[in-house]
Amino acid sequence: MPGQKRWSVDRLAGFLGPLVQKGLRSVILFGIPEVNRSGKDGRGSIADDPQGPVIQAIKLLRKEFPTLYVACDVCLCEYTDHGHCGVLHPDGLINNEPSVARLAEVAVNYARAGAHCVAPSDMMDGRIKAIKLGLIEAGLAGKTTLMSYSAKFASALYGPFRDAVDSAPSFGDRRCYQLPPGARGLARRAITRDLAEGADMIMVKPTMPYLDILSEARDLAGDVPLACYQVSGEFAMIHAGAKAGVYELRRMAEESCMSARRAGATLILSYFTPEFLEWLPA
Ligand SMILES: NCc1[nH]cc(CCC(=O)O)c1CC(=O)O
Ligand SMILES: [Zn+2]
Ligand SMILES: [Zn+2]
Repeated sequence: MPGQKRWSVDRLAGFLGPLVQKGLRSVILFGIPEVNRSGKDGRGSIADDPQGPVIQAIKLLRKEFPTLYVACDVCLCEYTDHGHCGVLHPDGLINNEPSVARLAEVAVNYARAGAHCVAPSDMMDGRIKAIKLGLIEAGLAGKTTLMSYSAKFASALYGPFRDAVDSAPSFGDRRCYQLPPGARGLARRAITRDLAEGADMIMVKPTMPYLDILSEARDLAGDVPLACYQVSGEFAMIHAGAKAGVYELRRMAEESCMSARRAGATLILSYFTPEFLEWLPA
């Protein structure tokens, strides 16, 4: 991940300050707990630790940068000892009910700490409804955006991210809960379901190999904003191609994001954001 770093909470403002000066308006947080696997457990208890990196970072950013929109990825895989995105049955299969309950708890705690947006990336069935109800009960549904990673595919392109956050599953893989790359119908159903469950924004992930899905999502979503995530492997690939002399980095980065806009994305999550703040006229 060329140029990418993990930031501790005490250095976050120093990193983001210059970017906010250049026009950065929103961020999404991913937590990496400061413990080895022994601090992790079966239900990801440390995901919403009040002293943990996510809750601490939300509070700091809200205070330091009053105009910055703060979104949080919501998942358990960075915090569970088994590295899966939900709570498991003894035989290793996902146990949906406690998974969804736990994810909702985490999302509500991020919202309570001040997150403007909570974005579940786990892909458990029914979590959008559970989070929405949790936000309503906490009196936060009116001020917290619920952005669903709706069409998230079991892609080969997440490798650099999993290395960076140490969240690779200790056994098995994520194909039981992420969508098979060929599953157009399942993607449509997941998007329709998440909209019905109360998603305020939906997402397609990864981006470049899934522009057809993005375009279909545009139609399914109607007036709901549509995000896409240019993931770690896409970023690494674009950099590798530039390094190999295939194209100029800036042109390819711009072309990749332009194509996502053309396909219908309202919003793009990209590791190129600091570069774009340099490249694009204010
Ligand atoms: N559920 C965790 C999560 N949230 C975002 C990414 C991928 C991000 C990237 O590759 O940039 C992943 C990894 C995964 O599903 O294995
Ligand atoms: Zn996960
Ligand atoms: Zn399964």
